[in-house]
Amino acid sequence: MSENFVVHTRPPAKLNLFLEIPAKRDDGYHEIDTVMAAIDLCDELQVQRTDDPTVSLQANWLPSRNEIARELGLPTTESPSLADPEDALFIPTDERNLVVKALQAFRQHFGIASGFQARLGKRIPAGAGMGGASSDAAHAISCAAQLHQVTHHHQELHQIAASIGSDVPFFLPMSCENGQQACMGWATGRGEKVAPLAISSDFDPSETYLLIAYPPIPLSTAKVYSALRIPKDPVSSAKFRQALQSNNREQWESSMMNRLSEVAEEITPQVKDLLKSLWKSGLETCQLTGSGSACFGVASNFENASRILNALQSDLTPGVLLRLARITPTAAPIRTERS
Ligand SMILES: C[C@@](CO)(OP(=O)(O)O)[C@H](O)COP(=O)(O)OP(=O)(O)OC[C@H]1O[C@@H](n2ccc(N)nc2=O)[C@H](O)[C@@H]1O
Ligand SMILES: Nc1ncnc2c1ncn2[C@@H]1O[C@H](COP(=O)(O)OP(=O)(O)O)[C@@H](O)[C@H]1O
Repeated sequence: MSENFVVHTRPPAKLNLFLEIPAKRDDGYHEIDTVMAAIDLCDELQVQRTDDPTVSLQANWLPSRNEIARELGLPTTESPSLADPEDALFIPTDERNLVVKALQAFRQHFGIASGFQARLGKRIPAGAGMGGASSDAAHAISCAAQLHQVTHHHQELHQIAASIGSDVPFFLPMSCENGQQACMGWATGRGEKVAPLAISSDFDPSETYLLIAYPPIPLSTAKVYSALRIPKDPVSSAKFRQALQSNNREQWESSMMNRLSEVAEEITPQVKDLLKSLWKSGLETCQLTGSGSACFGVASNFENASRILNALQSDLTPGVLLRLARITPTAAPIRTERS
């Protein structure tokens, strides 16, 4: 595809509905057993080819940095610069950004001389355990594959994704047996071995409402893992997956867990307080996602979810970002336009 095309996509966030850490590996990573669901809280990503053999990125918060800062109770600024590491809403635009890393890895892998120009609109909080950077990276790889017509090189694209981060492959396209795009995946290994989760045909993922709460305390994944004590008797995700597959809502909700929660709550007591507020609000099941600091709860239906959202908004905002979300496919469609 020529330089005249620009591709657009909307990388979704993820929530870990189940997360167990059965072992620490010799390479410094941990073996994980997790079920993740993609949700319709999405970033916006645009990628195009350039003759200039470099990768450049522009990034901003949506609807704006100051609007997010106001919700989070952070100072607003007259001339926001997201490239300032001192800014609480800092987004790197150099090779620390996984979009840049992924596009560079793609060029290197396929021996491509031309470059890429990318624009990123962020809605997914960073350092939240919601996989925003990983999803952006996976979608950047899919956009590059579309522009260079190598979307059928599944294994190679997976390999590039896994080299960027353990959570990245989850956000590449993956089909269930019925041919539909998967919304949930079972990830093992260090997280890079992903299988689409076949769920009961009675289970309508879009009817599950999830309320997300993010306190502005980014938590480092490495720091949380390093403070973890490996459980003596790890819990398998089998019962949880089985409950999803048979659409036994009571059972899957009661089998949800996150092994990293205790450590994250020790590192940041605000997470513990936030989880208490979520449980008190009437949500059915509440827990941390990934290594935090975002937490979420499951609501029984849209009316309950909206009522609880309103009540939490008046109790916790400003100070906590609250969003209502539904489950969506792990890989967003890619739209191509002439530039
Ligand atoms: C905890 C989880 C759960 O989904 O999500 P997040 O909280 O990051 O969203 C993941 O395991 C995070 O995956 P990801 O964020 O891609 O981590 P990576 O970049 O691969 O690794 C960052 C660091 O985390 C630690 N790490 C990561 C994955 C893993 N299975 N074991 C680890 O010990 C390592 O110290 C590693 O250097
Ligand atoms: N595309 C990106 N969007 C946001 N943050 C990014 C991105 N690429 C790299 N980062 C950096 O990675 C850190 C973790 O981001 P993220 O993946 O969103 O969190 P988590 O691993 O908790 O899900 C951020 O604090 C930020 O400095």
